Amino acid sequence: SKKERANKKKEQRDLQACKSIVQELEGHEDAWPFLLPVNTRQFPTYKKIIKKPMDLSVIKKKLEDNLYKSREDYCEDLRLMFNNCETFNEDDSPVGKAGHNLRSFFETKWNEHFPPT
Ligand SMILES: Cn1cc(C(=O)NCCN)ccc1=O
Repeated sequence: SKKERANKKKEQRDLQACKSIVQELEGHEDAWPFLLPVNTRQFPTYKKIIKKPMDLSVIKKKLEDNLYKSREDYCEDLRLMFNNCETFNEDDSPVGKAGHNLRSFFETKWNEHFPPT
């Protein structure tokens, strides 16, 4: 139907916006702690403390494999990644500071692409 075609277009626009946001995050100077999964041999307690690890490479792969049902589903994974960072790192540590900075950058981009009504 016309409504179904319109909705499919919206989904395509949303997916494209989510892909470009991830690209912008990856290029940010404070993205270095989030580009790949946390190394659990370097940080042996990580697996016990963080029940659901998440990073930009996983988010990018899920986008490419069409595993997000909606933009909200995608946003949830980004917020999980930043919340994991706050759980495991002191605010004034290098990783903790990078997490706060990148979260702020993400939320700004999110609102640019999807202005709250
Ligand atoms: C997200 N996160 C990243 C690191 C890290 O050191 N990543 C840099 C790899 N070169 C440590 C703890 C943590 O929560």
